[in-house]
Parts: sequence; C-alpha cells; structure tokens
Amino acid sequence: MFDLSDLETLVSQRATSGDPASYTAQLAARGLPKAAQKLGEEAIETVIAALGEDRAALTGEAADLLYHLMVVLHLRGVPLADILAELERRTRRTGLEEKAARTPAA
Ligand SMILES: N=c1c2ncn([C@@H]3O[C@H](COP(=O)(O)OP(=O)(O)OP(=O)(O)O)[C@@H](O)[C@H]3O)c2ncn1[C@@H]1O[C@H](COP(=O)(O)O)[C@@H](O)[C@H]1O
Repeated sequence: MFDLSDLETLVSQRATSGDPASYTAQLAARGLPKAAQKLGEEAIETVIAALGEDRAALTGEAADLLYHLMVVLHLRGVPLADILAELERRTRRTGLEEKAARTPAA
C-alpha cells in the first residue's frame, strides 16, 4: 500500500527531475516561500473542508495538504523519519503532559 514514505521518495525524485511536465519540479523551482505559501493555502482549504459535509472533499484537501507538506520538508531537508521519530518520542506521555511541558509555569 502506498504510504507517506513512498510520497516522500516520489516528491524528492520529481523535485530534482528537471521535468517541465512536473508540478513538483515547477513548485520546487519557485522556492521555499512559494511552497510554504501553498502549504498554508492547503491547510486553510483542509480546515474549510473539515467543517463541511463532503467527506470526499476533505479527503482530497487532506491529500493536497500532505503532498505540499512533503514538498516543504524536502526543500528544508527534513526527512519524514525525523517527524516520525518525534511523534514516537511523544507517545511516551499523553498529549496533555506534552502540552504542560511546553507551557512555562506561571
Ligand atoms: N500528490 C500530488 C499532488 N497533490 C496536489 N498536487 C498539485 O498541487 C496543486 C494544487 O492545486 P492549486 O489549485 O492550489 O494550485 P495551482 O493553481 O494548480 O498551482 P499554483 O500555480 O498555485 O502553484 C495542483 O496543481 C495539484 O496537481 C499534486 N501534484 C503531485 N502529486 C504527486 O506527485 C507526483 C508527481 O507529480 P509531478 O511532479 O507533477 O510529476 C504525482 O504523480 C502525484 O503522485
């Protein structure tokens, strides 16, 4: 089954392909600010879809969001493995414990 690791590999290959038919290559060539802007747009579109009734629309927007996140991570040189390692580290405590650890004591 296709997973985020496969998407990471695909994005990396297409971003450096130089293929004029590649959206990923075009977006990478426009640079990090443009890719980050697209990521923000897709995040907002995902929020809007999440608040609507259309499950297919949310699925599509979430896919756009994950794709654009992969492009930004590629451009910043942050591997998916680092994100997964951070998520694994967080499994050692609850979300509320994590939140408390981030919030300075008043
Ligand atoms: N998963 C995706 C994917 N998700 C979204 N997108 C593109 O992201 C864009 C987002 O749509 P928007 O309307 O917001 O943006 P736009 O107006 O088309 O583009 P901008 O001018 O704003 O940048 C669309 O053009 C989509 O085609 C993707 N493009 C590529 N992939 C994957 O990457 C692979 C390689 O694609 P290429 O790099 O194009 O070969 C594909 O086979 C897919 O697996």
